[in-house]
Amino acid sequence: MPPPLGAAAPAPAVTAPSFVHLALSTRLRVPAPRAAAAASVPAPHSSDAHDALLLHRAADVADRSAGLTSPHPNFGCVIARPQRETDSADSLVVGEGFLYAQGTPCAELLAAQEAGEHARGATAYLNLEPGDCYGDSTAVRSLVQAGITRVVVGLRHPLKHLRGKAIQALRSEGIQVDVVGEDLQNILFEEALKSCLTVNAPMLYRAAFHVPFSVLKYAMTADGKIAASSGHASWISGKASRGRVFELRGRSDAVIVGGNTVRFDDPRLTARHIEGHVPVRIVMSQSLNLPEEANLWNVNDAYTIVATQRGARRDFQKKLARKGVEVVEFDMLNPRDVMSYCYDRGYLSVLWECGGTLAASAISASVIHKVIVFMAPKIIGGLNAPTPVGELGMSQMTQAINLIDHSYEQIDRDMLLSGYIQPIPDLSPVIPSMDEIPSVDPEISPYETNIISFYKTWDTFGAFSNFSPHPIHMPDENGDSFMWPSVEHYYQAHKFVGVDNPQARTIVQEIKLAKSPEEAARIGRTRQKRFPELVRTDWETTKIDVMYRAIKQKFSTYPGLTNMLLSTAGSVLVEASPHDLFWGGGREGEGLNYLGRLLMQLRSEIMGTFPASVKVGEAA
Ligand SMILES: Nc1c(N[C@@H]2O[C@H](COP(=O)(O)O)[C@@H](O)[C@H]2O)[nH]c(=O)[nH]c1=O
Repeated sequence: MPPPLGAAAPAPAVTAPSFVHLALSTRLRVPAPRAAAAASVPAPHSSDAHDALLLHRAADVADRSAGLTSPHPNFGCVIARPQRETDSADSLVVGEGFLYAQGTPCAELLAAQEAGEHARGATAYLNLEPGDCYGDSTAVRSLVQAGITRVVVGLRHPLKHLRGKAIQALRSEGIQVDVVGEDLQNILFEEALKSCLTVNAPMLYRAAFHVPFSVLKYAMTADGKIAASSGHASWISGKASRGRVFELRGRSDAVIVGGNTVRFDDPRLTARHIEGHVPVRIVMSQSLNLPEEANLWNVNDAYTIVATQRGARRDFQKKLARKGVEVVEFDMLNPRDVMSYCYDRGYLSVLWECGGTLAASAISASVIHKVIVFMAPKIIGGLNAPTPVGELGMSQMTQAINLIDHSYEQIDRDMLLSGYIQPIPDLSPVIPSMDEIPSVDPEISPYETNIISFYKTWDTFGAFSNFSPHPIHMPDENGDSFMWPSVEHYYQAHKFVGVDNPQARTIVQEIKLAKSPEEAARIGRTRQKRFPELVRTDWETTKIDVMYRAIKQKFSTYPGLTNMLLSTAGSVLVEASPHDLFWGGGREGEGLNYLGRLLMQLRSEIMGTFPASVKVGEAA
């Protein structure tokens, strides 16, 4: 159960960056605006009950995209007619929608389209404040044009640069906006609020603690073992439980295991579903004492990263790199630094499927937020059989970590226990922005930087990402034109455009129809890997021009983006791309950052300070 409305979440054990502590300490000082004493809370009345039920439904609708595409803020919108006393809330729903993925139509637009004329005078229920940004306002505009007269919002947007903007825009259009905990305060909304928090827990944790939302998952026998003493472990949990694990992986940006798991299980760690999001697989191994051959080294299944100690087995590192495995060295390999690295790469949620030693280390480093246990009705025994969590240094049972908001669910013969080690941070009170901090705590001086890095499309400058939802109208090779859903669609397809081969043309069509930039990227990358002969022979020399053509069209189509680009004048733009160091800058700056360069060239051209003729790279 998240902390009671308005109460400050207990200061997280995680050593979050100071300004987050500040936020929490600020919250501790600020009288809890929402923890109104029960006595003064108005008695619930039927419309509250309807509102709460429909808001809960919006959170459920938001969850429908999970696993289909890369984890992103989950938005759900339910439009319902004002109910009469007699009607049931559900019977009045006239439209629903959820955000499938970054770069696809927003939930509010989809719900308004489904509701049509019935939306006039109706109420829209949103689990999360609309995420309109980069200068366009599709979500707000859709609700206004549909004739919505009231909006109920579960959570204000947790990201500082978005919080409150859409609510203000709706209210300025004369729409009544009721926010849970502010305008709607009664016990009925507690459950609905919890579902709004849960469906976006990853983003809330990431925004609050600057590490991805981490879930520790393990399967154990009734006598608490995760394998026989021989290390043999398949299978402890049943087929249905393992199906839930594949779903969990589909919701995660990355799955992490330790060296032991690789040596003993040789896992694949894939989500096993045909469509949908494929998480990156991360192996943490100090010694790099890993097998030459392993399922994880087959990067056609999924991307693999090996995190190791600086200098470990350099010859083996090279062998892995030749297989396409990315090796990242850390000065001191530990869960917190690896999570901070994953944060920098834009990861929202991470699933730890590691053994007991690494699990204990991650819990001690306070990077685990939630625990999911599959317990099977089996006894395996074994004095040395491995257990789920190694040494935590606790000698008294009273020191045990009590899971918060724990729940049980039976899955065939197994029992699923899940619970939080740290409550979901309810970020409604404002996290001080960088410019507010000095007035709140003069000790903290916002870092001076002129590097603007971007990765996920909902970050402040996320609109610079090729995944941002900005369709571009481009002429194609035979003079016709086509509306590409995103720059990424256009770029990936052009690996195969112009190749005189029916299979290449099919791939171009597949990418044109991909439902999200992430899917377009996955199709483009996997086809390029599997059928290199279908890629145009001059791709390596023309890809920069292809990209430049696309981003020029994008920025000239959307003036809000050009203004945003010009606002960065003087700053270096870096794309913190996790997958390739050609377009991205990489964590240590080892990447070529061509996307950042092209954006800076475009900015200069627009500002008239850069002759359009000079090619990227020559001027650098
Ligand atoms: N044995 C066991 C689990 N083992 C975990 O799953 C990994 C194997 O993943 P994959 O190769 O993709 O099937 C293995 O390395 C370990 O992390 N998980 C479970 O849910 N239930 C089980 O009974």
